[in-house]
Amino acid sequence: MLEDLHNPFLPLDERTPATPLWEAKRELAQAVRDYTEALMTSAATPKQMADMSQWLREATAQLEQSPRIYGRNGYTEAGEGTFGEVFQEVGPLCGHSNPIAPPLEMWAEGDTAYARVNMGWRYEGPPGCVHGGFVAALFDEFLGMAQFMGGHPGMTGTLSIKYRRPTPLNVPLELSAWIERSEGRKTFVKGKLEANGVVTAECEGIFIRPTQPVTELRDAVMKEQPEG
Ligand SMILES: CCCCCCCCCCCC(=O)SCCNC(=O)CCNC(=O)[C@H](O)C(C)(C)COP(=O)(O)OP(=O)(O)OC[C@H]1O[C@@H](n2cnc3c(N)ncnc32)[C@H](O)[C@@H]1OP(=O)(O)O
Repeated sequence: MLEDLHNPFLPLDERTPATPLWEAKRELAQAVRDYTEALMTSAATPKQMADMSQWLREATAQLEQSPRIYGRNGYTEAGEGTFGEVFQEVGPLCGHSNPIAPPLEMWAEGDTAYARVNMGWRYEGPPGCVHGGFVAALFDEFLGMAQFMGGHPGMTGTLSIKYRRPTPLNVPLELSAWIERSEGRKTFVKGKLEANGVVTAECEGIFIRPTQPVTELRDAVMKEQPEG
């Protein structure tokens, strides 16, 4: 089952890009991350900002004129990797090639999954601290991976978070998670988030294995939408 997801718990130095497209995109995504982080703290003059906006719009126009591929299924159909290989690139929290991903790095030792991440200024909620919604998002992605160790992965059904302490920005954050139990199509996972050795949040997740293949989820969802 982990193989289906290109094993998100491979040692970090073995998670190489599946194709040259991802190798290049990782580089570009990191440049965009660095750019947005610099933007959050920049006090450049209005003229400098206006010039950069113009330059950025031109760069965007270049990308928009390139051949396009949409969504996870689109990338696999275009031969840019398996479902799992694509996931490790586009995931909104762990995707190396997705600039909105911090990114979250995950691995496993024995029955426990681990992750580390550093959340910069663009994730600020309370002053100097990580926005609670992003704490929840980290747990969703990470517990969503940890459940794969149980062999019956599914969609997030319920995610319950206890925010125990504010989670600081710009420090290494450490996450761990383990499977509590499985019942039928449900996998119960628990996890915690620590900063400087202090638990700042705990999470319990219930993941439910859907009855249809995950690659067909989009079609199934679109059929459920009202027309118009
Ligand atoms: C391979 C995938 C890889 C997935 C790829 C991995 C990536 C994961 C990382 C990101 C995770 C996400 O963001 S996932 C995105 C956020 N989540 C979603 O969009 C899910 C939206 N919800 C759904 O699609 C659906 O409600 C499901 C699939 C969760 C459940 O629907 P269902 O399959 O029809 O469920 P149903 O037959 O009614 O119930 C089955 C059993 O689960 C229980 N149950 C039902 N809903 C819930 C619930 N929300 N919370 C708790 N328990 C629930 C029922 O009581 C029942 O227990 P019993 O009577 O049997 O005891």
